Amino acid sequence: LKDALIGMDLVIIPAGVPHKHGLTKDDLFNINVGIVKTLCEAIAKCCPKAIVNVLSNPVNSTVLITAEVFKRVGTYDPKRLLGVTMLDVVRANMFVAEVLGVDLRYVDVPIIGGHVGITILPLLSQIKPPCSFTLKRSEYPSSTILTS
Ligand SMILES: NC(=O)C1=CN([C@@H]2O[C@H](COP(=O)(O)OP(=O)(O)OC[C@H]3O[C@@H](n4cnc5c(N)ncnc54)[C@H](O)[C@@H]3O)[C@@H](O)[C@H]2O)C=CC1
Ligand SMILES: O=C([O-])CC(=O)C(=O)O
Repeated sequence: LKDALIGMDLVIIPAGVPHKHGLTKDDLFNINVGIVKTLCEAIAKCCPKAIVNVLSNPVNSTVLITAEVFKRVGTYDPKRLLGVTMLDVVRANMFVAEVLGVDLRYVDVPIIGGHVGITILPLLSQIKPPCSFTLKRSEYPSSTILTS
């Protein structure tokens, strides 16, 4: 690990277990947080100035934990830490484009919250282009965004 990190300007962390392994949300969280924490402790020692890009899920939590690891050792720089959160947005854009029957490229669905089940909050009222759903029509994008 040390050899892989020394001298690096950018570290991308995709290590971890994905959702599909029949694990509970807690399992996913505990395993991935442990992996990311170990990697970040090594980054803090070997390449403390590197930009760190975290993919491991749930990314909204793993990025915060990474920040805490760096704060503890005094290398935290918010400008050098980021996570990839576009996945839920890309999926939501696709589902909504399907329901509206419009070109995916012109749809933007803001998502806030987390990355697991009901913690994912698609802001259907803020969609671009502006649109309105009946309750029934909103069921498909909402439930599909949460479970996909
Ligand atoms: N933020 C995003 O947009 C995305 C995030 N992910 C997340 O990325 C993670 C990996 O997903 P996949 O690539 O589909 O899984 P995968 O099982 O195909 O790959 C995981 C990799 O992590 C490695 N790994 C496991 N434990 C490790 C450790 N302790 N130290 C170093 N490497 C280790 C494995 O050897 C494997 O190469 C998951 O948490 C998944 O949810 C996946 C896709 C998109
Ligand atoms: O876990 C994975 O394979 C990637 C991911 O985050 C998702 O599909 O929601």
